[in-house]
Amino acid sequence: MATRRRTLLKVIVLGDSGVGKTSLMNQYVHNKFSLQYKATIGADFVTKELQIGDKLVTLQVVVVVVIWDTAGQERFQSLGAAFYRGADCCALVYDLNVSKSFDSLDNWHEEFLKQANPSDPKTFPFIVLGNKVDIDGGRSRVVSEKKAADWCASNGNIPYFETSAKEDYNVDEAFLTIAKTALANEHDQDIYFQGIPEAVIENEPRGGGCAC
Ligand SMILES: Nc1nc2c(ncn2[C@@H]2O[C@H](COP(=O)(O)OP(=O)(O)OP(=O)(O)O)[C@@H](O)[C@H]2O)c(=O)[nH]1
Ligand SMILES: [Mg+2]
Repeated sequence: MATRRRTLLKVIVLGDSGVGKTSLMNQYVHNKFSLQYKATIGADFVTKELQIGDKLVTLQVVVVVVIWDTAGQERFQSLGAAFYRGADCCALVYDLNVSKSFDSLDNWHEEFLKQANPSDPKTFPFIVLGNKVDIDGGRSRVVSEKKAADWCASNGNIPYFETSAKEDYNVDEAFLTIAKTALANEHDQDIYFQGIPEAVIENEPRGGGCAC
């Protein structure tokens, strides 16, 4: 059986509960959207193959669950720092109709860096997605594009996209930027991808989810 050498890129998707992380992932990979809300338990992950220039890459998108503590504060479930390490890019998602989800970006940003502990936190690539831009044709948005862009600019010029998982708006564009950013940052995956060193993957992509 022929094997093809591919580059494996790991992307962690974070953000408050209900902002649309799983929906964005499903829209991108499966071209599917459901209005039914089913909270992620543990983590969702999928992989998608794409060609970037002369490189065939496998983008592994991992959506990490959050849990609510008694004070209604979101925090990481303790999946263990090893789970985040080796990430090549982190996508922070908020719902641009929910102010609190935008305010949480600081926490997610900080928590990711704490958990993933990248070799250079100042240059680690993030991307921000303001999701659900479709709702009420944008009339119910509470976070302006400028406010979001300012946050991104003051946190190291993070690329920013406004998306709709529902209407498949800007989803491909956002994930392509994620993949390109991850590819540019691809570094120590041999060390951190336990069991999948340098991504020698047979045949077609795998996908799936886990409740780990
Ligand atoms: N109108 C609209 N609804 C969306 C969009 N994206 C997600 N939703 C809805 O928002 C709800 C939550 O979406 P999820 O993708 O499950 O959110 P999540 O961030 O994965 O949530 P957790 O797993 O709890 O962290 C679901 O009812 C989705 O149908 C969008 O772009 N537009
Ligand atoms: Mg989810």
